[in-house]
Amino acid sequence: MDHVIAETQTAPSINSEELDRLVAEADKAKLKAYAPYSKFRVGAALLSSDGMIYPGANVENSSYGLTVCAERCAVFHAASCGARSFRAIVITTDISESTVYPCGACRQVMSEFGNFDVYCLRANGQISRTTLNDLIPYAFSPSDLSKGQGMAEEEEEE
Ligand SMILES: O=c1ccn([C@H]2C[C@H](O)[C@@H](CO)O2)c(=O)[nH]1
Ligand SMILES: [Zn+2]
Repeated sequence: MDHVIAETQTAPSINSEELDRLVAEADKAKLKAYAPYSKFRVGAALLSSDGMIYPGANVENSSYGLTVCAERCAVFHAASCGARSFRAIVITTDISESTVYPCGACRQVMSEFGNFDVYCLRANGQISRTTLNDLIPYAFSPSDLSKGQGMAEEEEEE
C-alpha cells in the first residue's frame, strides 16, 4: 500500500491483496472499453461486501450523449446482479500525467449505495485513494425522498 496516496483521513477499506486483484480486474476491463469516438478508455472494478468483483468499462455511442462511463457500468452490473453494499472501486485510465477522478454523474450513482473507497489508478501505477463522501459531499440520497413526503401530503390537503 506504499504506493497509494491517501487523499482522505479514513483508514483503507481493503488490504493490499484485495487492491491488487481490483487493479488487475480494472486493467482487464479497460481493455474491453468501447471508446471509438473519444479513444479515452476507462476500466473499473467494484468490490461488493460479499467479496464479489464487478468490472465495468465505458461504452460510447454514435449518439454521443448516450455514452455510459466505466464506473456506472460497474455499478449497474453489480446492482443488476443483486449487490447492494460495496467496499471499494478501482478506476483506471491510460493517463499517467494526472489523476482522473469519476465524473459528477458517476459520483451520484455510486453514492446511492453509501460511502466506500474510490481508488484512482494512473497508467504509471500511482494510486490515489479517496472516498465518495469526499468526492460528493451533500449528495442527493435515498433518505432525501422521504423528507419530501410530508410536503406532498400537505399539497394534497389544499
Ligand atoms: O470518469 C470517467 C470519465 C469519463 N469516462 C468516459 C466517458 C467517455 O466514454 C470517455 C470520454 O469522456 O471517458 C469514464 O468512463 N469515466
Ligand atoms: Zn462518469
